Amino acid sequence: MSSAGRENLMPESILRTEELGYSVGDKVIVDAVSLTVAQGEVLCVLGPSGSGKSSFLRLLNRLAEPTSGMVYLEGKDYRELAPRELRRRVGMITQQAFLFPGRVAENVRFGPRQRGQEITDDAVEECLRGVGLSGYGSRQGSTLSGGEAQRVSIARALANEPVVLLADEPTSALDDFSKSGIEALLREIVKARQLTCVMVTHDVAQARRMADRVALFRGGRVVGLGTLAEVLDEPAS
Ligand SMILES: Nc1ncnc2c1ncn2[C@@H]1O[C@H](COP(=O)(O)OP(=O)(O)OP(=O)(O)O)[C@@H](O)[C@H]1O
Repeated sequence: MSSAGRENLMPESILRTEELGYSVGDKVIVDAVSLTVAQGEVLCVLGPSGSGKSSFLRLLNRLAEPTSGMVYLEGKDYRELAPRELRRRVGMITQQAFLFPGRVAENVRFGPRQRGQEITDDAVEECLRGVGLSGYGSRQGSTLSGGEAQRVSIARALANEPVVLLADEPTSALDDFSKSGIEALLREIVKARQLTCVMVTHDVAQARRMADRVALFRGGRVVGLGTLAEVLDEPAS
């Protein structure tokens, strides 16, 4: 097959970084990272504490500003987008859900409302059903368990109809039961909606359950990229 023909069979690359770097003073925190993430793919960013995983993730929606290199979203320099529009397209969930005070439905409505769109009660309920929280719209956010709150934060991100979902250790504050529920939900959502997901974890077992591919970070650099087995140099089973 010609290389052009082969390229046509490749899933579309939605997110691409080119020599992406982040330094503070003399300290290089993210060092010339080049990688692509395809539509429908879960890429786990794995590595020891302090290896630059979260900093890398924060560069992908400009929560931190790159000091070198480029990020392309759907083929375009992401700086061409206003930060608010960028963060709509590149949703993020974090370790702690950080719900806004008030009802669950208000949390789900937040993103669209910022753009002047009021979503209907039915649309809110559909978002909540998608994360396993049917009927939760009128609950106060403060009364939810950690796992439920994390589901609301996922629904809140999805209400913005993102193309990329960033997740920074989204289960590290949860017990094992909630953790496996959130892992399954995230994978299901990414596959069903054909999102592009970059998820930071320091947990190899979680990467094994979640990742299509893994980027192994050390000292701010990618030192391995591929399936987990390839990156860990495991024998083929
Ligand atoms: N704004 C900053 N100024 C100075 N140093 C920073 C800054 N942000 C991050 N660092 C340092 O850069 C390194 C990488 O931090 P980062 O949080 O990205 O690592 P991580 O791999 O996500 O770690 P963990 O798994 O512990 O969350 C750390 O040594 C951190 O202290």
